[in-house]
Amino acid sequence: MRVDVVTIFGEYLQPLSLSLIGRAREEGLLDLRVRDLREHTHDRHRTVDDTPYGGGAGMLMRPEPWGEALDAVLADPPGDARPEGPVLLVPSPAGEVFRQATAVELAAEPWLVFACGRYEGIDARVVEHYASRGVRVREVSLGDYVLNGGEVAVLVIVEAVARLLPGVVGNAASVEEESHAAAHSGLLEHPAYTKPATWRGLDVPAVLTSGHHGLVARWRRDEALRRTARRRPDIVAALDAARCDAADLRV
Ligand SMILES: NC(=O)c1ccno1
Repeated sequence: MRVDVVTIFGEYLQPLSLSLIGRAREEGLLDLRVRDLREHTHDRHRTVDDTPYGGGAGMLMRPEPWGEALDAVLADPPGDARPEGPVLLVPSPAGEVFRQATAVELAAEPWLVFACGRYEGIDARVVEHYASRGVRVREVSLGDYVLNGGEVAVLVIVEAVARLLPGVVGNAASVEEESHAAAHSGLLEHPAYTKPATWRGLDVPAVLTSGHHGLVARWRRDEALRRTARRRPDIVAALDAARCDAADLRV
């Protein structure tokens, strides 16, 4: 997978050189390229922002540098790029919420491009322009809160996506057993335990040391349902709704 990130703060992305993602880059599973937006400015101060039309607090990122920067990225596709080009992801608190299902969807793409806004964001015409050119543009949000820019969201999204690529996580099966995995209906993961069997007077649940795989599986499923119902009733409600829809289809 090729990932291009356009930003004015490339150093924010240094954590993507560490651990599993760093190793994936060394092994050629992930080709991450960080590009400096300021290289596409032409004034002495390398200006990337200006005041918003209509007034309002803060500054907006100007469209011209973004147009030059994204044109340069799009003119340099990877060999396995799809005919429709990359998915252009713009982190924004006003975007669609990024979920595990989004990560799974994006992990199937050969090429992702991130546009990292700063200040009060990017002139809206940048998204409008590339969408009108047929680029698959998606504004994505990590959640209902505001960051100072898109770079932190890129760290999260790249890690969530790249870890799903074959060969990145040592034990591929473990990805299937995690919270929000489709294989477990998107439930939260059950509690997990390792040695010692007793720690500060707390015992590992006896079923987990029983050697009875069927009982262990049942306990884990029950605990996942219990934890999900307690912490994320919205996930349970969505599952119930999906089952109702499916039942309606079977009538
Ligand atoms: N909530 C977010 O993902 C976000 C991105 C930029 N600012 O906030």
